[in-house]
Amino acid sequence: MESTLKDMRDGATVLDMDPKSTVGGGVEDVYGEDRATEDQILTPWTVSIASGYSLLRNPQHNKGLVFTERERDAHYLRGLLPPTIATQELQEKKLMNNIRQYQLPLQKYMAMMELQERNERLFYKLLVDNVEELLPVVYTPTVGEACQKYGSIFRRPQGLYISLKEKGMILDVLKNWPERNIQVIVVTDGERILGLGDLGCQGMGIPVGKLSLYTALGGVRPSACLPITIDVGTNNEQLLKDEFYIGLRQKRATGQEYAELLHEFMTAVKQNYGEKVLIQFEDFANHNAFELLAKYGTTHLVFNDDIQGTASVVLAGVVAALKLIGGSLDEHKFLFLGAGEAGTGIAELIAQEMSKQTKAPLEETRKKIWLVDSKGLIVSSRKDSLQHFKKPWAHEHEPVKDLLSAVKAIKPTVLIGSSGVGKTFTKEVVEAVASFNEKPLILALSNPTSQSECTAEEAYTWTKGRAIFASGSPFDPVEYDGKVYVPGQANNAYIFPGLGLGLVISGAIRVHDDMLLAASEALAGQVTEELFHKGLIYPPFSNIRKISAQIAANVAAKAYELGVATRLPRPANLVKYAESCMYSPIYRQYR
Ligand SMILES: NC(=O)C1=CN([C@@H]2O[C@H](COP(=O)(O)OP(=O)(O)OC[C@H]3O[C@@H](n4cnc5c(N)ncnc54)[C@H](OP(=O)(O)O)[C@@H]3O)[C@@H](O)[C@H]2O)C=CC1
Ligand SMILES: CC(=O)C(=O)O
Ligand SMILES: [Mg+2]
Repeated sequence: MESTLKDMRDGATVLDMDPKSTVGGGVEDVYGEDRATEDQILTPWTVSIASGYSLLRNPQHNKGLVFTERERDAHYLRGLLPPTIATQELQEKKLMNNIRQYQLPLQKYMAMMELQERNERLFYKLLVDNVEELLPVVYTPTVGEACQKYGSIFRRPQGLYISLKEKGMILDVLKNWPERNIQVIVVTDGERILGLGDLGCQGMGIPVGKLSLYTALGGVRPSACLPITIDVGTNNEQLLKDEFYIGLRQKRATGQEYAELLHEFMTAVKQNYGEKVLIQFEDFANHNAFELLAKYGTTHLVFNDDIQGTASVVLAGVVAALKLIGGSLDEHKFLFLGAGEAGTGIAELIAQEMSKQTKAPLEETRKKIWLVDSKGLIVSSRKDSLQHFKKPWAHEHEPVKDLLSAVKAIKPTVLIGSSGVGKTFTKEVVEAVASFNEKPLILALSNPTSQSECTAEEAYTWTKGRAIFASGSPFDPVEYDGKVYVPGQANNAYIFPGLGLGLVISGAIRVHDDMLLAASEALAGQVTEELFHKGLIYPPFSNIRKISAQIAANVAAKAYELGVATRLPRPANLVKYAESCMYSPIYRQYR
């Protein structure tokens, strides 16, 4: 009895009772309610079967007009619904018709969020069946605009908000979340939301969006997903002045105050959900991101999507592209614009893969990769003043101030944009790359679309149709000189849902770089001859659940190989097992 009480949600108000006492009211007074005297405070905790009106208002169980006659009788729904009985397919058709009528992407986003809050399975059915059409709505680019305007469009809260006000009680805050069996947390502190900068508390749109992809693309149950925003303030003056801003109105906490809050959070998560809960760090600024990953990588199941997921997806694209541009990985020369989380994360994984393939030391393979930051090319003379994550890339070279000069000096075969600054791949830059490559590989990774280093049309036009191009946010196919070019989408959304699924199904307790390579290899392996023929280096998102199962299987296999998997015995066929674990949005029958 005592231990049950100690486990209760409201630990501070638990009544201290003699465990052997038989006195007390109720059949099993686990919550101590019947023993409480009037001055004792307790949690009004109820567990009930949803029926009638509350069933219709419960997004997890609501089926709207699809409730059958029998279900309407059994669950007190008679009269609460009009007489017709619909199918989920008809509901889907109606909603897609409605969504397509909205002119503005933000209206579509709001319609999707409203659906998620009203009928969760229908939301996921739409997303799974129409992934290519709806990905840009619930994810980049529209989610970026949604975060910028989050305060104005805010209706119902989604996810969990942990601010400096909750310091000292984060464990209690986690217990306020209605679900107990959490498998994946995506957490942001809102400081680097896509390429849009510090959006403070309004960054919540990102964990919410990423986790809806965990379910739709990776098949992790929605109830096992928990979006979290940590609000330590914002340095965004515009938001601080915005009357509709939803976060703390103060400058960002830094240093010890920041570290303590994060540490309390990380400890509380492990205490509450155990060590097999995956914590995905998302859109933190790089001055915290690398440190958090290093600090918690050895004690928690953590993964930084911007550093590691992006690296895995770009490596897959590059490896696949070799079929089109020729040569082996180590025969190429890479130049990045942007040497932050994405840039250095990708660079490191490419160097690791090169080293693996050629047996050359990592220090050697890194020399094939060059990065430009806001101060110019990263070279050895700058080493002392560089942030630690840039130091491995400070090669011997004279200083070079700008990208165009760096392109001319380095002569890269692959140009990668990870700067968060739009329009930086100018005509001169792209033409210069095209002047010494028959088929230049150009990846403009920055999100959302407004921050893309160049557009698909620019890439194809300026290279006279020779570029192999992919971007972080989607672009429509481009017609150039009578031919249609289909750009790819190089986005970590290909990787994190499958990677997460693989970690969850194997019960992994740590993320290892080899798992990122395994995920990358699985993705690259999904590009068919037919796709190569169209100049594509990524498979279509319409196949993503199949792709995620392959990624999950490869990641899980690596987890078993490395001895960090706890789900034993290892399933014989990991692809089949991954598929069998995936959430389906089809309605369930009710008793
Ligand atoms: N497609 C995808 O899947 C992903 C895309 N991204 C996108 O990548 C972008 C960068 O993200 P992230 O790496 O996390 O950000 P960071 O802030 O960590 O890094 C940005 C880097 O770009 C450099 N930079 C900024 N402005 C310029 C400029 N005008 N010229 C040259 N360099 C510049 C910065 O230089 P300095 O260090 O000198 O300040 C820094 O090195 C974002 O737009 C994000 O949306 C991120 C993750 C995944
Ligand atoms: C895609 C992504 O994670 C980003 O742009 O930050
Ligand atoms: Mg991100």
